[in-house]
Amino acid sequence: MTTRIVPSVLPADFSRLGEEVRLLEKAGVDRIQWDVMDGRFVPNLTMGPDVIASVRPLVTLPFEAHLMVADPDRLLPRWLDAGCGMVIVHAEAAGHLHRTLGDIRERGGSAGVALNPATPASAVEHVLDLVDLVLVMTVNPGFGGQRYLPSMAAKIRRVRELVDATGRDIEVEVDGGISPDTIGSASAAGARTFCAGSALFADRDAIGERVAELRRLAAEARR
Ligand SMILES: O=C(CO)[C@@H](O)[C@H](O)COP(=O)(O)O
Ligand SMILES: [Co+2]
Repeated sequence: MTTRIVPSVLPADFSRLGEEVRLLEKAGVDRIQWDVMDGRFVPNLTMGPDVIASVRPLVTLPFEAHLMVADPDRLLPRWLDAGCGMVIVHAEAAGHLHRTLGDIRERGGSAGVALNPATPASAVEHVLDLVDLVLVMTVNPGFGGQRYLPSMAAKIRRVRELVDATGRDIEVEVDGGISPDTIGSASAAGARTFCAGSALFADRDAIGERVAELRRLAAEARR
């Protein structure tokens, strides 16, 4: 199982988004996460599919859309058309999670399901056959730069058990407050994909070094 470092673009300079995604690609990240917020599911607003599509030709890195929206079925094809090979929907938002995940796959995408801190691991139990990734939120969604919730370790462990029992290589991703101080705990609990925003953008001149450091710390902490 590969360690993947996936930057969130939230702390990027949106007036120079093209340069920012190129910088991330040069830094050796594995994928880019687009944090899509609609002002309803979370109290914040970010980007739509046209913004993502505008930078898609500039890099070859895979994109994932982390949809923090109240109605993930609306616009679903648009995220795929914008070049997000992976679309992640929140279990709390999808009225018919099973159908939505199947829909993403039928349209040729990879499907992910995200869990808010208050949502139990069991919420993904009956949809695992339809997912390629489970994202455990380690902060309450809506903003970058929040503090990692160490109490999520038990849920990461449970998701890891559920995923391993399928025998499939479903990614277990964590998102929120990931830094050199916290990545070891998430890795020891069973996460292998790490979304990080503020920790990577803290020093724009050293993103590559920070990516390598996170990768090393995650590997060292593996069970
Ligand atoms: O989805 C979210 C927040 O809602 C995340 O992707 C964060 O934006 C990651 O940023 P840091 O917590 O690493 O600053
Ligand atoms: Co996110």
